[in-house]
Amino acid sequence: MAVIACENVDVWLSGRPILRGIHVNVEEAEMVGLLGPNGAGKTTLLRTIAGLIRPAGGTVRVLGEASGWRTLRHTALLPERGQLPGWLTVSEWLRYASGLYPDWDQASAERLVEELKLRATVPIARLSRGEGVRVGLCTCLARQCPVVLLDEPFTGIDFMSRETIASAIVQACAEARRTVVIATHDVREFEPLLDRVLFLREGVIVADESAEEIRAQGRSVASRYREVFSE
Ligand SMILES: Nc1ncnc2c1ncn2[C@@H]1O[C@H](COP(=O)(O)OP(=O)(O)OP(=O)(O)O)[C@@H](O)[C@H]1O
Repeated sequence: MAVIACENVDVWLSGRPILRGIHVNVEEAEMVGLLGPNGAGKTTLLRTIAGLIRPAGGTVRVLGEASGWRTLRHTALLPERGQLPGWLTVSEWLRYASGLYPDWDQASAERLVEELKLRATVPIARLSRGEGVRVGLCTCLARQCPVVLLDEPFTGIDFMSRETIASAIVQACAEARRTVVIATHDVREFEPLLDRVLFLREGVIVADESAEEIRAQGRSVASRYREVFSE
């Protein structure tokens, strides 16, 4: 059984079609990149998989269950624009989150605080944008849920820290055989991590390819991206 199964999914927002005929299965432990230009529908697809948007047509299943509030227990979503309570310090927030999520793993949370170099005593409102993204990432990865959806995890992250963050994602997900979908514009940085790439244009998946096969042809995901979107 696919961990994520989208069948012929259509999504309309404000009377406009945003996703059309999305058909995709993601298997256990796959790390999938969701790539496409601004406005292609990446965030909308992640939110639909997470059960936050109800499709106008087709079905989305997570571990066999129709996505919705019930499947939230299986899914950690790093939103593109997170809204964490700015008046709490990072450690206060993480303590609060530990009570919020039954699948919270305190040992992982503590390891991630170190790895992601979080400043535990600083109020969230005083963090930089990149630091805020790291707190969101820590919150997602400290949960032991089988599905992780990351929307632009490198937003505001400086060049040197990207490697640290990518390795935290791999460490938290690979061993536990979690299924990960990452919407990103940072194709080059994620390229070595990805098993598969979905190219999304104007709400349609225009190519669904194995990253290994792309590499076996002597090409990179970044060069394939240029090919697909210049066609
Ligand atoms: N709530 C909404 N109501 C109406 N239209 C929306 C809404 N949210 C998103 N859209 C539209 O849906 C389209 C896809 O947006 P989405 O944010 O999913 O794209 P994206 O690929 O994630 O873009 P980016 O790379 O810029 O983050 C855009 O045209 C956007 O304007």
